Amino acid sequence: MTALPGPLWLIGCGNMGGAMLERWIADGVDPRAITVVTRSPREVPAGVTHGTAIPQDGPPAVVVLAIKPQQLDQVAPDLAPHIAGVPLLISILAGVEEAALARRFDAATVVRAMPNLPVAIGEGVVALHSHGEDRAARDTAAALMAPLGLVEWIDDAALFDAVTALSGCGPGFVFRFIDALAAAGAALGLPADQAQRLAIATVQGSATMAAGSDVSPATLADRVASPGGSTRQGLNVLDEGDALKQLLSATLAASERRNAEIAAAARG
Ligand SMILES: NC(=O)C1=CN([C@@H]2O[C@H](COP(=O)(O)OP(=O)(O)OC[C@H]3O[C@@H](n4cnc5c(N)ncnc54)[C@H](O)[C@@H]3O)[C@@H](O)[C@H]2O)C=CC1
Ligand SMILES: O=C(O)[C@@H]1CCC=N1
Repeated sequence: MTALPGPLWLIGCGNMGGAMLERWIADGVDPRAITVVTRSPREVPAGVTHGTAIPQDGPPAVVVLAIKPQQLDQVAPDLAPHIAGVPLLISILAGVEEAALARRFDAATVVRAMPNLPVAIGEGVVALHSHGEDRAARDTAAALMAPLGLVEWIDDAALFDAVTALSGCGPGFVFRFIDALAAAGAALGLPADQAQRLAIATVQGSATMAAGSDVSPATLADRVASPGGSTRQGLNVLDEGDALKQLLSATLAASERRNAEIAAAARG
């Protein structure tokens, strides 16, 4: 169970902020320590304080910024005076750099965090980056993220947009893949709902197996494909001209580029 170092304000609680909050509460974080601020009212777990105005009793011990990058300059002028001196500011905003945050907020330590949607069930990924050298603040950030899934520090800030593309955006690509796998099964004549169940279970089982295996996913793929069998025929389609690798390289590159554009906009 995660123990908070004091009050935590969650600024923005949509798809991602809501997923993190859901998991924290499930993990036993004291809901009375959390205050959620959103643009319009929304339901929050029992015991969590919620409002649409910035609380007047700041600064809290931790602020988690979970608005969209495009909303930063609407929120910052109102929020900044109320959190001046906050020990730890964690931002999950894609693209927005630590320096851009430090320019808008007076926080002792700024940590960038890049979660992904499966954090809601404790099976997400959270990448962390900070130039801050306060060990206690860094440990607090990591401890707060621990119940959400795999937590990894990224030392090189220049790689944060790439991480965002891979694991932050990644669930979107995987969900799309599952949908396409199901649609392809349905196109072969399977009932659509059954094809979807089979596709989800296939991806779930394969991911669990890959996670527990001592060989690489590439080797596992070869173990499914017996020589002259039907998997090999299918893999030949994915492998022709590195079709799947090329497609995913282009996919991640497009996301990384967009993160860089968002970063440039937030630099001002
Ligand atoms: N959705 C995802 O899978 C991921 C999102 N992120 C990051 O999380 C952040 C939020 O994304 P989503 O949750 O998808 O967006 P969302 O649109 O679902 O949520 C945005 C939240 O910000 C609140 N908000 C907007 N203006 C506000 C204001 N003036 N004052 C207070 N609250 C305000 C909204 O009420 C809402 O609760 C983004 O910066 C995104 O880059 C990061 C990783 C994954
Ligand atoms: O696409 C977005 O805006 C966010 C950033 C990472 C995943 N979703």
